Amino acid sequence: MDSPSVQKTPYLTIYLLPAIILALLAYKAYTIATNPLRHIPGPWISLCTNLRLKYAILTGERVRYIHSLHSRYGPIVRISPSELDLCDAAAAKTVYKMGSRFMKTRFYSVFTGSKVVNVFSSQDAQWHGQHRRLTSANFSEQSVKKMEPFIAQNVQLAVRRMREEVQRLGYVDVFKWFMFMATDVIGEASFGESFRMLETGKENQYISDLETLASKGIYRVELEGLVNIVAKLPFGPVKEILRIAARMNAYAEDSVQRYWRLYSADPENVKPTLLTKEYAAVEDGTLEPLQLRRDASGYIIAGTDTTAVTGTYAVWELSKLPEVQEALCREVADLPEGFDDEILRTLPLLDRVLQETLRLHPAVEQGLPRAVPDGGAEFGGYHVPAGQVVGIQAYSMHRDSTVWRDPETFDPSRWEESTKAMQDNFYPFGGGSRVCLGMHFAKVELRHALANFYRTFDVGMKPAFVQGFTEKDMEAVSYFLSPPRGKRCYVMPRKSLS
Ligand code: HEM
Repeated sequence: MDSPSVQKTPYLTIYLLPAIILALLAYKAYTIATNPLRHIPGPWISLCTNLRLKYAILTGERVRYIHSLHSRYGPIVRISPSELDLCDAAAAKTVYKMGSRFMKTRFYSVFTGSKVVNVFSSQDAQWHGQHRRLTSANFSEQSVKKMEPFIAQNVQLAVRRMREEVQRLGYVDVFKWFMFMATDVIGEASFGESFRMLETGKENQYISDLETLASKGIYRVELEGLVNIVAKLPFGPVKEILRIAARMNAYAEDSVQRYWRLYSADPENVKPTLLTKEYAAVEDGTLEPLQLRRDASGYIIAGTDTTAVTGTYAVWELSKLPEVQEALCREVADLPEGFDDEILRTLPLLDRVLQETLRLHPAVEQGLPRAVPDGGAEFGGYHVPAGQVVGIQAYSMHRDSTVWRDPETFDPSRWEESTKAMQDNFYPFGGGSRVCLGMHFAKVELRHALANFYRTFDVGMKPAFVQGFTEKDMEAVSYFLSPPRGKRCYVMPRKSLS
């Protein structure tokens, strides 16, 4: 005769397990049938699960996947059971306008991986408003003007190093040198001292640590549960990340202390930085020193790859358009010695090249996620309840063929007549109260970079398909930021240099 415990197992497998599975299926069917986004166009899978979207995100294909959904379903598309992507100027205005009630989501704090919020990650409108007032004074045109001399010096050093590389190898990796340039500039602008990567030609420990941390951001967001479990283990990758974070804090602390001594000794004549006003706020006790360090690290993350990626794609696109490149070389050749940004910003072709690069290759291609506020919102006749997430990806807005003729073509001449529709569909720097703080700073740096580059390489550049480098290396991958897949960009002079 069977013992009672032996009888229990078939009972479990025959009745209980199927009952649990049925209950789970019924619950899933119920959530699908009552999902408030069920009437919105989108693939059926996006109603059942976010796994398809997650897969696209983890493989760097998020923006291209969503763009394909827009082509199929139209401007308003459901991308997961609780998230929409919108490709529509009116919707973009509603979400990203000044005073918008659509707040940043938890994505930002998980992505940055710190419990201490900064101006980029804050989800609290009041805190953000106050802190942004303090920080934005450092980014005004007047403040950036004071930093222009060291921006120009770093740019000139970068271009000299590129010329040396061309003389040595016959080609140059512009992505590498623009990365070093942007990092040195932002180091000096944040800590009062360059990271000296242009001088040494190598990444320093702080930057390689920062890149390791930043590259994990999207995994923290998409695999949060798993990451939290692994973090509890006494060994493994998360422990290494904690060691990196401790090393970076110590570095930031040293750099801040160094600047502090100079600031305290002579506050009126100390070198201006993007944090000068914050040092004053720490001095008078209205800001925690930790907050200042977090902002400094935030600027380095926000201001390095973004600027380098934009400069790289400008050179890459021009390397395939000899006539436009020649015209730009002529435009910058006539600049007076010691030119500054006041002159650079009057150069029409330089401006159009920059605009067109920001259109076709925005450094942040993906949607900037925001939570729908209390009371919900209407988009294209659909009601979207509070708490759902919406985003508008620059990649798709910048390729809308009803606004941009021949949108996949790099064509600076389209900016000769900039229409209202073009302005309304242009979001390379986000918008409203969360618009990029460093927009003006980045443009000054990029104008100097391109002017110096084409004054030095005045014979023009062409792609250099060497060392296995191909067009594929230049396809963007999107992990919030969108650098070229190969993390390299080789170009070479069209003729020998004079
Ligand atoms: C071409 C270069 C750049 C591009 C394309 C770019 C793009 C962006 C975008 C799209 C956002 C909005 C993010 C969001 O709403 O989720 C943003 C925000 C921000 N950017 Fe930039 N950025 C660039 C350069 C810089 C530089 C050089 C700095 C600092 C020196 C900087 C600092 C910031 C900060 C602090 C924010 C957060 C602002 C806030 O939430 O109030 N950026 N940037």
